[in-house]
Amino acid sequence: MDITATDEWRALVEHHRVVGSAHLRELFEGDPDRAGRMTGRVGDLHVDWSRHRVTDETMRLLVALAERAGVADRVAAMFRGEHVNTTEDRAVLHVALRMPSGEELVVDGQHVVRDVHEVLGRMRGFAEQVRSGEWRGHTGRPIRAVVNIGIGGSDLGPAMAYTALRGHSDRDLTLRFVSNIDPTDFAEATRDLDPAETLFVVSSKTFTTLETLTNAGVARDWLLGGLGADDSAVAKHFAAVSTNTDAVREFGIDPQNMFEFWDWVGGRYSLTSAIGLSLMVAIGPDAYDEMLAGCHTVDEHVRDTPLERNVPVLLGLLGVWYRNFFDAQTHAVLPYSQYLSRLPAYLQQLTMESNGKSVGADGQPVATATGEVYWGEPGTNGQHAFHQLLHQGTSLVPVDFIGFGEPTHDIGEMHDLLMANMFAQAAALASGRTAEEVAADGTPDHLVPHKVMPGNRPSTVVLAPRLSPSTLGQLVALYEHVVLTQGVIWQLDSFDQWGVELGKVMARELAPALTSAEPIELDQDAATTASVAEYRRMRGRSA
Ligand SMILES: O=P(O)(O)OC[C@H]1O[C@H](O)[C@H](O)[C@@H](O)[C@@H]1O
Repeated sequence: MDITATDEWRALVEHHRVVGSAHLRELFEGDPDRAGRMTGRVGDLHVDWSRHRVTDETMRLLVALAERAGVADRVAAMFRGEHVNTTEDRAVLHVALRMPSGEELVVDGQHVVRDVHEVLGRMRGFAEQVRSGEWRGHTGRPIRAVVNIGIGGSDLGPAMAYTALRGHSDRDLTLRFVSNIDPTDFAEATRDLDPAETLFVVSSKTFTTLETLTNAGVARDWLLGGLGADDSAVAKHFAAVSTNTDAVREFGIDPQNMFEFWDWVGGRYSLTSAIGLSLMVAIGPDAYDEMLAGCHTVDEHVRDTPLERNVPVLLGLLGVWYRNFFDAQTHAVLPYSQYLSRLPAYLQQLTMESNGKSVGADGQPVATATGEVYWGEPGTNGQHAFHQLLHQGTSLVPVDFIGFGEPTHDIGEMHDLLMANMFAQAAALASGRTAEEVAADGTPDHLVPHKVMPGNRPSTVVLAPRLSPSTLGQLVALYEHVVLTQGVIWQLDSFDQWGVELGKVMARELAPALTSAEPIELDQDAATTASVAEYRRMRGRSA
């Protein structure tokens, strides 16, 4: 189906002509009740979309588009375990990772929920052993540091969640993350660690990823070298999280220390699979369970709520509204929480690897723009850096503000000041400041145009009572389902990522040309050949 040829799409094009030119000031003046009405609740999250350039009619038309595109059917198909990842012919069941143990879901002959809870039980036992000091390293000392080695979805989720939930973590345990093949990452993460007290968790869905396997090999050498031990020490200092048992065994990690997940969990959707193992060690199994329950709350909401009240669906549709009808290229996520500093990076993979595509699930070129560029930083820091462009730049950037009622650390009035800034930013973006208002302050004429704030810049405000494992899980699931909604509208397979493959293959091909001590003949394009030659000169290798 060409979505742009549907009546629903055409109605939105028409509607955009009218609403697209209205200012948010007018929309609020003409309809002051919108502030209370254009809100929704999902779990503990209070979501306010009143500062969007929409009317009730816009939302009705967007929901009609979602109906036409089949969002509800796709959500249901995903929950049933149908192979909605069509190019890889796989089910997409991250929602099953959060289902309570009593639930029954059999997909492709596998008792999915039963298997999930079997692994969760093993993870719990492992995490408790490490946290209590019962788990001993090769020399008999307890583990004091856990290093997660993984990249992409095998890094960003647990790293983001650990940063977010540090306030809930065991402060006597150090948790570090190594992802990059840049050797500085490993060197910095381990420089002050004692091998006798260090445990590595090698996390990789495929267990073939160059960066992760290289870092894992370096970690093994670091460990054995530091302990002066042979391979027998590996079992007490390495665990693995993967779908690939054979490769884990081949690496030398005891399959007893392997925690499994399945091909129906996409890498960027894998935080709540065994990929969360290092996080569970840090925050403990009970807090981890709370995070899963938080996700499940939102999963149930997306599955059971009619589209017109379905919060993740509505937020996904608002993204479509700006991407396709206002030609917005980017989407800023601005958590007013230092603990959420890694959330934008996490969401970059979730959203951009899922929906950054120009071919539809049917193999045909897409009919619309797709994939918003997600970016962001915590507030208030961003205010003193890039908010200038948000307020006065020529690009329209829809913003998600995320804030909390209660602080994790209550110090004087700091949290109130933080939140005052968040509300002020949302208000300033929406209303702006007219030339008359600026001039009325006594601003000299020549400065008036510089101080005018156009306003009419849309934002969503998400408020949660506090940053807890549960509300973090709710935020994660909220965005997962935003991505799903948009992928259905754009007719994409949001669960594959073929676009990352070519660069990997080329890097493998190029590597020998960089490392070879002998002169080399490069069969590459002129620019690559020149870059490699320059690099080899810097490394003192002959051209
Ligand atoms: O978990 P792994 O198999 O090691 O994969 C790690 C990452 O690498 C790939 O390049 C994919 O683009 C990501 O989706 C994935 O999360």
